[in-house]
This record gives sequence, C-alpha cells and structure tokens, in this order.
Amino acid sequence: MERKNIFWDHIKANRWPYVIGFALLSISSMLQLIIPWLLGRFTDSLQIGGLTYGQAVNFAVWMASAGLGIAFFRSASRIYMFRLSRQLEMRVRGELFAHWEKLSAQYFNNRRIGDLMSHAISDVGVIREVTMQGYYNVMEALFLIVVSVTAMVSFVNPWLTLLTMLPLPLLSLLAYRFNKQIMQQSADMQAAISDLTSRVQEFTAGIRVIKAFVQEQAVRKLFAQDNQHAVNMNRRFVRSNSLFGALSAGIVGFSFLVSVVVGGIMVLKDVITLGEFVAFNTYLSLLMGPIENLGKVVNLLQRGKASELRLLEIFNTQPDIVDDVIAKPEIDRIHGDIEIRNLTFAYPEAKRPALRDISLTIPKGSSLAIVGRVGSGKSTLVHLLVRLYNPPRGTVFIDGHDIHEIPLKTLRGQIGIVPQDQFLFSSTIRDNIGFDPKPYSDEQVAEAAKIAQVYDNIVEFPHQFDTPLGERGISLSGGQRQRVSIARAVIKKPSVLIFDDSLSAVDTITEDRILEGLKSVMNQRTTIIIGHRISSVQHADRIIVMDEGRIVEQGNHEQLLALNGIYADMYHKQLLDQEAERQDVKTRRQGSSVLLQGGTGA
Ligand SMILES: Nc1ncnc2c1ncn2[C@@H]1O[C@H](COP(=O)(O)OP(=O)(O)OP(=O)(O)O)[C@@H](O)[C@H]1O
Repeated sequence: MERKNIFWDHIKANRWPYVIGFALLSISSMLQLIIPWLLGRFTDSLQIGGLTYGQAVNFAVWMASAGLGIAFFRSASRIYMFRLSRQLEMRVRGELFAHWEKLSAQYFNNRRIGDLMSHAISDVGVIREVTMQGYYNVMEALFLIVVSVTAMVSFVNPWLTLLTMLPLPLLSLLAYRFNKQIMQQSADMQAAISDLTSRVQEFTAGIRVIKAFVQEQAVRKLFAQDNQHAVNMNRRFVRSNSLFGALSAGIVGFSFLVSVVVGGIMVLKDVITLGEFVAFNTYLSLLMGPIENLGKVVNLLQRGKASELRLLEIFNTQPDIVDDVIAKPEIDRIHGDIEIRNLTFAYPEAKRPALRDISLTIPKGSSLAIVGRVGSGKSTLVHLLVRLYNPPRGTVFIDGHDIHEIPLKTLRGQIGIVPQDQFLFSSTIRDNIGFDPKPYSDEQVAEAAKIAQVYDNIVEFPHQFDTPLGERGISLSGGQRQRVSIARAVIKKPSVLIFDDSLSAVDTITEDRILEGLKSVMNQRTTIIIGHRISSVQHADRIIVMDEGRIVEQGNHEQLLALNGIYADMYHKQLLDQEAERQDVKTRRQGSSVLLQGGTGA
C-alpha cells in the first residue's frame, strides 16, 4: 500500500501525547500573559503614587511565581514534546533501514552511497526538527497570538490592537514569496552534501588505487570543487533565509513603531492609562518572538515537506525481489537438483540479454564448472540461482520446483555463495565466518576455516579468531579474504555451494587443498565453480564454456580437450604460460648460481 505521509501519521498515532504537550504549553503561555497585566497594574499604581511597600513586595512575589511557573511548564512541555520527535526520528530511520533491506541489489547498483546516507541522516534529521522546533513553535505562536490579541483587545484598546496588527499579515505574504525558493535551495544544498559524502566515500574506498596511480592532486581538486559547491549552495540558502529573517524583523519593528506612536498619543489624550500602554507593549513583545519564529517555521516546514517527499519515494519503492505469489511456504528444504530451461535474461535497462537460451541440468551432488571470457554471463547465471535478479518464470527449477515457488528464505538459506566481491564486515574473523542466522560453535568456525585453508593464517594472528578486520576486511591479504569468504559459505553446509571466481587469489597448491577439503563437505551436495584457471575447474563432473551469454561447449575435461575449441585453447595457453613461468624461474636460478660462483671464485 502506498504510504502518503509521515508527519500526519505521526500526529494521528500520538494525538493524546500531543494533547498533553499542548496543555502543558498552554499553561506556560497563560502564565506568560500574567506578566504584562501585572506590569500594567504596577505602573498605574506607581503613577497614582499610592503604592505601599507591602504592595510592591506583593507584585514582586506574583512576578517571581509566574516566572517559576513559566519555567516549569515550558520545560515540561518541551521535554514531553521533544521526546515524541526523537521517537519519530528513531522509528523513521529504523523503517528506512528495514525497507532498504527488502530492496534488490539493482536498486543499490543505481544509487550513490552519499545519497543514501543523506536520506538516513539529513532527511530524517529534518523530519525530527519539524516535529521538534516546528510543531512547538507553531503551537506556541498560535496560542499566544489568540490569547494575547484577546487580552490586548479586552484589557487595553481594540483600535490600537487593530493598527499594530495590520502590518503582520505581510509576514504570511513574505513567507509565501520565499517558500518555493527556499525549498529548492534546501534541496540543492542537500544534493551538494550528498555529492560531497559520495566523494569522501569513494576516496576512502579507493585510497590504494589513488596512491598507486599518484592521483592525490587530481582527487583533491575534485574534492575542492565539490566542497566549494556545497559551501556555495549553503551560502545561497543562508542568504535567502537571512533576507527573509531581516524583512520579517522589519515588519515586526514597524508594528512596534505603530504601537509606540499611536499608543503614546492615546496616553497623552487619556484614552488609555500609562499602565495599559506598558501592558500593551509587553503583550506585543511577547507576541513578536513567536510571530517571527512562525516565519522561520514556514521555512522549516518547507524543508520538512521536501525531506518527507524524498523519504516517501523510498518507502514507496516496491521491492522487486520478494516471495512470488506462487511461492509455496511448505518448501523448506532444497536438495540441489538444478535444471535450467531455455533461459534468456536481460538486466533491467540493458539493451542486450546477458544470457541467451541456456539449457542445463546439474544433478544433485554433482559438480559443474563454468568458464568463459569476461562478461560472458557466468556470474549472471549464478546470481539468478539465488534470485539476486529474477529469472523469467518457467526457466529455472530446483528439485523440480520453479525457483519462484521456493520461498526466498529457503532458497538463500540453503545455497551458499562465495561472491566474486568477497566483502567482509568490520567485525571479527569469527563473526565474518559465522555470518548466518544460525549460531555456530567455535569448533564449527575452526572446521570451516580449516576446509577453506585459512586456519593456519588465522591462528598466527595475535587475537586469532577474535582479530578485528578493518572496513571491508582490508587488514587481510586478497587470498586470505577469499578464503574467509569460502569458510563463510562452507560453514552453512548448504545443499548447493557456488564459487564465483573464488579461487583466483590462491596458489594452485592451496587451491587443490581447498577443493580436496570440500569433497567431504560437498559429498551428496551440488557444487558450481566459476573459474578462469583450468586447474580449478578440470576435475568437475561437467564443464560448460560460455561466450556472449551462450553455452558454446560442454563436457568433461577430456571431452572438451578433444573438441579442440575455446576450452582446449585456454588449456594450451595456460600450459604455455606455466611453462614460460617455469623457464623464467629456472633461468633466474641459474643466473644467481653463476653470480654466486663468480663471487666465490674472485
Ligand atoms: N547489474 C547489471 N546491470 C546491467 N548489466 C550488467 C549487470 N551486471 C552485469 N551486467 C552485464 O552482463 C554481462 C554479463 O556479466 P557477468 O558479470 O555475468 O559476466 P562474467 O562472465 O561473470 O564476467 P567476469 O568473468 O568478468 O566475472 C556483461 O555484459 C555485463 O556488463
């Protein structure tokens, strides 16, 4: 269901707390109105000259009590209402995070981290500010305006009140005039901050590449541009805001001028007393703060509207990968019999399909290897098996069920994937390996690390499995990261295990050991290995070769060699490379022994 608003839902859900907050605020405002009245009486008594010492003390006690009352009720109302705003902020941020979790990989592919962070931090912050300062000031202003104007009319003089109030509608006109401009400038400012955040994020993630390619100066220049742009946008916003503030202060000042001139004449002509004049001006000054605030609040409300719209757009983005309507909740296990029938798949917005007419069976417990040129569709094929993207219905089957019939939880819970990008979290090695809803014992974590051939490395670290990893696991070598990712998939003992080019950063001896260790885990389970090295794929029961989204060759290692096609070509090239490498090592060894002999002979 489409979500239409955030603020209104919040008010509806908290109407009674808001009523209580408003009641506390009203008491504080009523107490504020006593002060001008007391001041007026005090001035009149002074002017008449009949003020006794006891009466003066009496006035002072009343003033002090009103002051204390104002302080108490004002803080109580602020604490009460601000708490509601903090709750809203926490709830909206939580909902935003939960909603993002439901959205597909494609959604995140198309968005910059800076924008996402700006929604989570700035937009939600503005929402809080609106309900905090915004609502509070509006309530206070409306209450004070109504009650003070009534008091000014009934206790002092209706004509004086009318004349001083006349310039005030100009404030609303001014707010209306600045409204659109400030909203647009606020959006531009937010966008500039997103750019800056994205720039910092990209810089920190790419710091190694930047240094290696001596791009510090170029990157600094780009950062300076974004930084300047953010400052310019902010200046523009502050300029409009200040102009608005100055003009509204001018209007307020004009009201005071009218009050002093007209009120002064009225006192001289005995239409009102001096005390009434003092009381009137005190009422007016009480009013002016809230009326000025009202102007600022109009801007805040505009920014709030813009933030609300941006957040609603996220909330109303429907997750495109969810349990299908044909999903059968009773399917809570998968065994690993995979069949792909005439699968053609194109990424959203892509011009050409990434996979074309793929048909394939991978019997339960067997191993399939996929090789092929870069961009030939290997990763796409396995991503469809875990529904990171949606394959068309009737094309992918597991255990005879269309993949859309299998609940996502079952599918992803029982297929272990070691993705090409071995992302590790900035927690400990143990947490990274046991990254699963199920808890795992220390023995299970160690066992998975042994199978992935990373155990010996881990126990050499000072904190062993409790070693904290930097962001993206950066404190490990590429090969160690790959093996921790393998352990993370292996520990689940999944029915289907997929390695997406996951052995590229380990040497061939470690690769053999990992594959050997996996045999015991993968006994009776299905394995899919994507690789560029023939050594990682040659023992698979079946190998497919992909090119431009199609399967162009298939068979086992020997059959493919006999075909003398792309696979055989890859094999011979890799043999030649290995031979050249061996020769190179041999020549270097011989060179160094000649040098050594020359050295000893001299
Ligand atoms: N999210 C995406 N949106 C649009 N096109 C994509 C997306 N991911 C991949 N592609 C395109 O789909 C094609 C197949 O990509 P895929 O990642 O499956 O290739 P691959 O064989 O795994 O390559 P590599 O060996 O480099 O990992 C490529 O042309 C690629 O540009």
